[in-house]
Amino acid sequence: MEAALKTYFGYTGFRPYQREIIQKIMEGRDGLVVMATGSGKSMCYQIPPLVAKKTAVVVSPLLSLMQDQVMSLQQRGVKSDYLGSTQMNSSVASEAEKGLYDVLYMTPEKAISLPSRFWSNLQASGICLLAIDEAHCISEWGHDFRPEYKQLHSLRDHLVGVPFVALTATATKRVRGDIATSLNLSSPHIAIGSFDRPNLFYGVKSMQRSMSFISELVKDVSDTCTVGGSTIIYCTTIRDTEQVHEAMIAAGIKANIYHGKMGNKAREESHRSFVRDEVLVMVATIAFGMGIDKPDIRSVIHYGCPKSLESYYQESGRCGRDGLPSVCWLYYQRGDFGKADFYCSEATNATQRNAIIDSFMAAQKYCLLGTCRRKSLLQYFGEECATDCGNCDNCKSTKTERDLSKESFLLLSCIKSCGGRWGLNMPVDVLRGSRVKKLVEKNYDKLPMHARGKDYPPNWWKALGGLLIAHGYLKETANDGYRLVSVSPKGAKFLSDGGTPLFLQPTAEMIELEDHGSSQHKEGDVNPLTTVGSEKISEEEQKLYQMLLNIRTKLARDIGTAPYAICGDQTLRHFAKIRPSTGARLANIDGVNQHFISRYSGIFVQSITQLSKELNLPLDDSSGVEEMVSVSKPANSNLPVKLGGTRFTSWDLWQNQKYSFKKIAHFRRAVPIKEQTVISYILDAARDGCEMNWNRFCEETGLTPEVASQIRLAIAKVGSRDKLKPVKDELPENVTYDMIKAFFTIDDLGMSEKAFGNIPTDGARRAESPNPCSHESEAVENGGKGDSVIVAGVCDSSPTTKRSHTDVAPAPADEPVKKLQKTDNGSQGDSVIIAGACDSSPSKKRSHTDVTPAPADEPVKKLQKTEEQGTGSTSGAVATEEAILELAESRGGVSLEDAVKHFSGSKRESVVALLESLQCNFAVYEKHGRFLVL
Ligand SMILES: Nc1ncnc2c1ncn2[C@@H]1O[C@H](COP(=O)(O)OP(=O)(O)OP(=O)(O)O)[C@@H](O)[C@H]1O
Repeated sequence: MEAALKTYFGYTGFRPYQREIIQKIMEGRDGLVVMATGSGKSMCYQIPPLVAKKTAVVVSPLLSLMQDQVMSLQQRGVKSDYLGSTQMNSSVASEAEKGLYDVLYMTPEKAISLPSRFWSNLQASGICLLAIDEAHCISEWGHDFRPEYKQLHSLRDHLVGVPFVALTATATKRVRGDIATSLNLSSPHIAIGSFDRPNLFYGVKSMQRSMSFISELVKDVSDTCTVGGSTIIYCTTIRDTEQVHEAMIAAGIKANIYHGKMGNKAREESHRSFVRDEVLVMVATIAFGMGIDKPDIRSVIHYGCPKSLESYYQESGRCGRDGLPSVCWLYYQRGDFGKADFYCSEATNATQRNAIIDSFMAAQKYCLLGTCRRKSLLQYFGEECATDCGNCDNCKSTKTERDLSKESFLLLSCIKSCGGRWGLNMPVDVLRGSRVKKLVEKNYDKLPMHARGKDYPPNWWKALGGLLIAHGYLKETANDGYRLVSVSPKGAKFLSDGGTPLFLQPTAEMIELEDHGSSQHKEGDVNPLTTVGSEKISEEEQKLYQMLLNIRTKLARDIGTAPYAICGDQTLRHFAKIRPSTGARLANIDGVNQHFISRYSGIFVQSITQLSKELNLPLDDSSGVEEMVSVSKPANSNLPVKLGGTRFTSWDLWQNQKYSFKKIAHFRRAVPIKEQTVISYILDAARDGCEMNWNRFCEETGLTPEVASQIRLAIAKVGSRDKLKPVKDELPENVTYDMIKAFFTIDDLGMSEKAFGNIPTDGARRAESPNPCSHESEAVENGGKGDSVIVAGVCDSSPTTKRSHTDVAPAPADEPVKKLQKTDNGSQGDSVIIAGACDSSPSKKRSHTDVTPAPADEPVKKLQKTEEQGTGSTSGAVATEEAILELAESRGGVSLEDAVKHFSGSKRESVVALLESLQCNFAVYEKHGRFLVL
């Protein structure tokens, strides 16, 4: 599974839930998957066909969505197409029947109208699953009810024994029940992930629909465009859509329009050019909604209150699907709240009407909220969240007033000097030191306050202007449709008093802009380079990133695809930060897949080399790796997406450099981190499959066999180990949390007996352990004084893959049991235990292009005894690609140093070159300093 993930998608690790869901599908089990937009649901049905080499049929509600997905998959070398009314190629159906596609999309209408012959032929050719995407369309309580979805259960008769998997991002409990019943899901595996999208900023503002407000909107959007970010503006009516669109065009912004009254062709073209970055702004009604698969949308603006919180979540969720910081603003007018009747006209019965009114009221409540918006959104979907998010307008606004007299004085005097004949834009331009033509013509560049306000971005000054209006220091008047701002008598008095202290409560927007420094921030900053994490990329690197974006756009145009289908923004940011000088180095970067390497690596490596030279940036900046990993992680993310840079570094320092916890805590840090944090990082690494010297670890944490046995007893007493505290409370003071955490990890990885010996255990309890992946290990002889080294495989049911508490599905009785086998490496060397990574284990030799999985019912995996004497029994062994592959395979991965040591008959450079060549050919990939076989 991991091999397919890297080969086709370029990713080295699954996101939470993905692995478990895929595993269950492969076992033939029905499924219900409710996970946030952008969390990676598609991957759950795209991987099984690549592993099983059978077709996955995906029912999807929108042709445009299917076309996008097909385009992306084709760019990744996955055979994919769709069946629907706009499919012009008549051979797709017949090819599909023959099982020639990995992933075949179809509309629900098509699915229920295909003849039974089609399905029986496809079943004979091989079909591994039927996925029902956007499954909430099945329910009348969902926000996008589609009657055809209700008929999909009829496919059950044609596809006996084929797992049905329903996927959606938005389903309340009621909707989930409807989906399971309607599709006759049989004992489905239910996975419910968090609805949280930590990289999204949520904000709400009240507005008055007016040309002046639209002008402000235009300015904000144009700022976003200058930094290359895409924006969707959702309007509630076609009239609004047209008005906003016209304003954008009039301001010279390339914007598309999309609504239900446009013809199919015009809509398709509008969608196509937006997806391909030919235009960066889409002004649309919600007809342009569900399933927009563009990962790099930086801003979604709702111009008007949405009809429900479900649709708001879904539409705003189009934003930042690549995990980069992005913003969602909702502008509402109180008048919007009277629109319930308008939405109710869609209802055909009382149930639907009630559902619509309920949903609309929830959306209104969201608009008027004074508390954390994310918390309220999550609560609406049944998810409790203990703390405020810190990443919404309400969380960002502080309740403390501040002395803003200096800034207010500057703005008021500037407005006064400009004669009160302008809105806020002109005086703000003066403060910011602009030299636009109009400003210079008026000689405003000669004013003493010209360029005195550079410390704050334009929108900060505008927000202060709004504040001064609200407090009566400025007054706003309408003149010929223009808003003019002038100093009021109260403001004039303040000026004449010489700016006496003026304490005001800064707005959320001002605080947001201050938090992000003085760069070109704007309302709800949507510039991925200036939002969270931007500090980590230097100015020169930003330039390089921008150049790489342009190269990607050009490439995409040349080959007629969307830029994101070539590779994601995040991947380009990694390129700009690391600046790989060879194809092999580039291949290691997350998001680079085999297709990309074979087609584009040359162009990118060449461009990176040349541009880096021009920008005076060194190549192969390994220090960029750690930083990029943290940059790439969403702010406040609590999802263990994959082992991050700091975790990896901590583990590496501990395991390989033999640093103490204390030394690691201080390593290259002005302010040290806590030792407990270091320990947690190392334990995370162990869970992620990193090699661990448990003997040393237990010694350093003080986790003796006696303590382990005390912990066991405490767990038995508490009856569960879901929480640390109750277990801790049962233990003597000297047993620390670190010891308990270490114990849990060791136990979860099935290493207890190795680490603690045959301590008294209640075997019965262990058999009842909720961990479905039980590891049985045999004693390992630790010959001589060497350390025991255990390489723990990443188990499919690893505890890092958190199960939803609502997942009531039992683990199958025949879950594979992993055995550890004794290995003996002589008297001086280390004992080595290599536990197979459940699926990806190279326990049997496979060709690197063969991504066929181990069968679901794979028997107990045994580990072969490895014989090594001292530091290299194969002294004099000569490195070849095959020999390296064999070595890496037999060890479940090998570091460069180990390979060099092993092949002592070859020069280090030859081993390096061979490894690079293997990487380039995707025979191996590097993860955490180890080369793993694909
Ligand atoms: N394991 C992974 N590692 C890194 N990126 C991933 C992984 N899985 C998915 N992604 C990326 O995350 C993005 C969102 O994935 P995907 O389109 O599957 O989300 P989704 O849950 O189907 O969203 P939606 O409900 O909005 O359709 C894509 O760009 C995808 O390539």
